[in-house]
Amino acid sequence: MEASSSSATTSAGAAEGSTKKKPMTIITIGMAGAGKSTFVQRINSYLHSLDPPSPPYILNLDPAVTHVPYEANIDIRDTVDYQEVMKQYNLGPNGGILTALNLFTTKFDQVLRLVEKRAEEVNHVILDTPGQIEIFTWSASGSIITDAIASSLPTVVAYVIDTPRTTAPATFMSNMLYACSILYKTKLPFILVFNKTDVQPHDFALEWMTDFEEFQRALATHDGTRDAEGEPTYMNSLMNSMSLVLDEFYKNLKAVGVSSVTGQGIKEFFDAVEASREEYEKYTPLLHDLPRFLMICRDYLPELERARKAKEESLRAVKEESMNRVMKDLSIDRAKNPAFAAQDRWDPEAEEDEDDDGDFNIVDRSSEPWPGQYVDLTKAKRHPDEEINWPRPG
Ligand SMILES: Nc1nc2c(ncn2[C@@H]2O[C@H](COP(=O)(O)OP(=O)(O)OP(=O)(O)O)[C@@H](O)[C@H]2O)c(=O)[nH]1
Repeated sequence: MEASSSSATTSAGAAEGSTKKKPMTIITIGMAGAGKSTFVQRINSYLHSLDPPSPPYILNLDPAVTHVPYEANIDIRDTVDYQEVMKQYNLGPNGGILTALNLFTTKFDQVLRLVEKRAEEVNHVILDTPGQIEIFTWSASGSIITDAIASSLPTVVAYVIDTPRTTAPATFMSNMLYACSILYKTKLPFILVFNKTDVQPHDFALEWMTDFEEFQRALATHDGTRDAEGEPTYMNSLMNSMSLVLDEFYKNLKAVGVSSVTGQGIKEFFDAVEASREEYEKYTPLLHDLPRFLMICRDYLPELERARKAKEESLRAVKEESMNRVMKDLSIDRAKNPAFAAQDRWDPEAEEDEDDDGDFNIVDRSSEPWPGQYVDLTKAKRHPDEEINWPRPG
């Protein structure tokens, strides 16, 4: 495991010299209630507080959230009404969120264009993902969004963990296995963000990640890990073996402890983000720094060109496959509700006209006076027409 070090690049991504770095994209993922939205707001306010301020470009991808404590530049709720999707497709809440995300993803090329247009002005692009983690991590839409953004900009996954709820060895292990599966699925630089350290410091987690025997000791002394005869239970043995496997995984990770409420550890988080940029650039020079690379190695031009084409081709194939899965999901939803599907037909001519007019369905709120503005959490109010208290129950 790489502990986040303060010796890492301290800049939060400000432009250096005349050539501006590409903005770093931070995809925040985490279990419901881990504190993703609060964390996004905290890093937003940190970036605003820099001298000079460096406001990020924020995308909210949670269609079901009632209030977010920041002003998103692009908000999925401006494009898709998830409650209407539930009604029209006769779906439950999770199906509604997934279908809303699928619909939004069919327009993600527009989102990407808007993000790329702003790449010269911003140093960070931040994605806040749906509360139900699997809707993003295991859906075709989540893969399309992640692959599309990561093939355009340097990207890091910030996996937000509810530290006070992770102190039991079995819960800790489950959380790490989940993080591990996301790391291997996305293949992107990855930061474990132990959140809520104002309530529970994360030292125990760092200790368990660096000292395998310490984790085994905690496991042995925890309730429920011995049977009536005092022998280790099956679960205990399984977790012992798993922790050996995870040891390798920890070596590829950066871990930081933060409090999204007090702001503690946020600077260390951005140090880890900058280190992730280096990691990303090191592993993807062909795709992301092709012109410079070509100047250095002109002799290898045909070979590099072939590699670039192969990379583009494999990316295109992945996107196509993912898009087919999205369309399949949508056609199942339509089959469930033929009456609505009959009204909801694609009109190629209308689509062409739309493109000709450059009439985007995705709304960029940046034309509004204070995009990405800092909203003081303590002032977050209940919306007048809302029946749920903010923040909504996890
Ligand atoms: N004490 C403390 N509470 C926190 C911290 N971060 C978030 N919370 C609280 O944790 C709860 C959940 O936070 P959210 O930001 O809504 O979490 P989320 O992961 O976006 O939730 P979903 O949208 O349901 O997935 C809220 O009550 C927050 O105030 C923190 O660092 N410290």
